[in-house]
Amino acid sequence: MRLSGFTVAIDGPAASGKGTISKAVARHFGFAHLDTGLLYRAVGAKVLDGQAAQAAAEALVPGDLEDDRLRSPEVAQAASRVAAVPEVRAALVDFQRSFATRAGGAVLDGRDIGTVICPDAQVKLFVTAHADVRARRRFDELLGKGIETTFEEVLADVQARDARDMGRADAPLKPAKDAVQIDTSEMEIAVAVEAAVSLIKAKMAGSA
Ligand SMILES: Nc1ncnc2c1ncn2[C@@H]1O[C@H](COP(=O)(O)OP(=O)(O)O)[C@@H](O)[C@H]1O
Ligand SMILES: Nc1ccn([C@@H]2O[C@H](COP(=O)(O)OP(=O)(O)O)[C@@H](O)[C@H]2O)c(=O)n1
Repeated sequence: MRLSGFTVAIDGPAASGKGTISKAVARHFGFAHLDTGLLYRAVGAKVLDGQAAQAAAEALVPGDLEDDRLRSPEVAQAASRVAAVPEVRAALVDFQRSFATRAGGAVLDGRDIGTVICPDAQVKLFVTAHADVRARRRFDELLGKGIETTFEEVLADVQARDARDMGRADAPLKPAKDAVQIDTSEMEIAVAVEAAVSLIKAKMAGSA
């Protein structure tokens, strides 16, 4: 089985479940996992602190991804704004591509992994769910973290980011032509993870 350079690309809109599936897949196969949304969130947080977006992206260091604040709705909005800036995206490409090719296999989740960052990934998934289902899940998650918000605010955040992410000129959110789509609207986490694991096993067997 050829694991060196085996890359799994998982894309999808906000709170679709791509991070949950990615973490489970990484655990199952012993792959390294990169949540690429954190890169854009870290740049967004720096812009909220007054820095220029491109300079912040170019100076990003791994420690910047540790900040608890990155999961807040304000930072999510800032992330999707900086994510539309081509110079910001360009500054983050090399790090993501070198992560993707590390020995032992890698799973990356984001918006443009299968289309732009890793067009040759062995496995591509596009995870979706209805916007109101995604907003409900994210709302529950934020409540659990003690972040004060309303369902309506979370739904508006998710819809605004989806529109911005799909509408931008550079690396818009869309399924790669060869991506397998999973709609998790009415799917339990364990079932979604099993679908991803089965697909990856089939691809591994095919490329052994
Ligand atoms: N299939 C599912 N059913 C129910 N809840 C889910 C499912 N997938 C993910 N979740 C929950 O929804 C929230 C968002 O999932 P997450 O994986 O973080 O999404 P994303 O990475 O796409 O933003 C989390 O609280 C997660 O536990
Ligand atoms: N590969 C990626 C990952 C995230 N992003 C941007 O970063 C924002 C935050 O991404 P995220 O994956 O952390 O967001 P959630 O899906 O977890 O809500 C998104 O709304 C996108 O604008 C991107 O443009 N490209």
